[in-house]
Amino acid sequence: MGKGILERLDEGVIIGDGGFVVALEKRGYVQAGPWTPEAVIEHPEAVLELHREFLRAGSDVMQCFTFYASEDKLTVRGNKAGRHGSTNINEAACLLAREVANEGDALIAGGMSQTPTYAEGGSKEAVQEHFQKQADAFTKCGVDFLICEYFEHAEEACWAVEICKKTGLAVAATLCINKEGDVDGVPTSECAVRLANAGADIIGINCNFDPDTVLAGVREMKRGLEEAGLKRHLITQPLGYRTPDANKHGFVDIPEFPFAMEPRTLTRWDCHRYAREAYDLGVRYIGACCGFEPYHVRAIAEELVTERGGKLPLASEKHEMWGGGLKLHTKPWVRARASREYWENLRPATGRPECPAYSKPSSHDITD
Ligand SMILES: N[C@@H](CCSCCCCC(=O)O)C(=O)O
Ligand SMILES: [Zn+2]
Repeated sequence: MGKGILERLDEGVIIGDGGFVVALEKRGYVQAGPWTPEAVIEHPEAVLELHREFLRAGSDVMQCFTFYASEDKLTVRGNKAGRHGSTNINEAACLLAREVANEGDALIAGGMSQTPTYAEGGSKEAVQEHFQKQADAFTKCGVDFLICEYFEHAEEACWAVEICKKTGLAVAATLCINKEGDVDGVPTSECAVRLANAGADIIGINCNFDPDTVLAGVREMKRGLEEAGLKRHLITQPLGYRTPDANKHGFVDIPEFPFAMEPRTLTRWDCHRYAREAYDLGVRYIGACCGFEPYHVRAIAEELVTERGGKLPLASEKHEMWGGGLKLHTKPWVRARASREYWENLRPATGRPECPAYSKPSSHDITD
């Protein structure tokens, strides 16, 4: 039996994988809007390929593609994904993740997220019934640990953590909030304490915000945990887009979401900085979410190569550190760019002189 997630985190740094729904939507296997993971049944080869690309890029965890795979989410507003059944989707996702994890030394995590039942004011019992159904599938499939991710209400996340804790597996919990707090006004530092008290072993933030914003939020979580005398591992899985203009709902409120986010895409060099700042903050589960592609995750692995025992990921075979491969280019001025100094200090233009640097995010309050 290999080392579990908590043992690996005690010993060093874990690199997460990236955002599946956005990456597979771009490839034509996920519908933007519902963002449900029926591709695990309808296009398993596409899911396997993306898992493989993240494994090659250095991911130590294959998140089972079970995001938004609660029965209510799969059927809400006439979503046809429900015809496959929540259990079938969750179990199929676990098998695909395990197949690829076994091609390396990766762990697999069963994931669950916020539900329409909670958004519509459902009872704790009704909401936890959905979480239980997913947890049962993960237990049956023998996942290595569980991730409760993308919650904007700390209360619902705690309900998910409570269900997951009963499996006996390690539980990670990430809210999609910034340093201001959750959507009910619970301070971010307090959210972390509540998640810890609900049983979460690994606590942090995923999605909705860029690395700088996520790190500022996790800094608040770290402060809250320390003041409460609670020792927990920290996790960050930010967006692969820059969102300094986002307000409390993050990229969902930005007018460019979801089909014109490209100008905000992080460079691989932004990811070097993110990885280093996360590591220096004490984060040991350094992952990624929507907008992160495998080459971004490779940059995290390359930045932390020393901390990870000097081993580069397979995908670095064709990518010398800091663009060293450009030394083979035909043009001398391109060869001159084969350096850390050049890429670390470049301020890339967007090529869109008519476009603003910031948008005017909408500010709604309800999710239904
Ligand atoms: N682990 C998941 C995280 C997805 S976060 C998705 C945000 C969707 C926002 C929305 O509902 O519009 C993944 O890899 O896709
Ligand atoms: Zn995301």
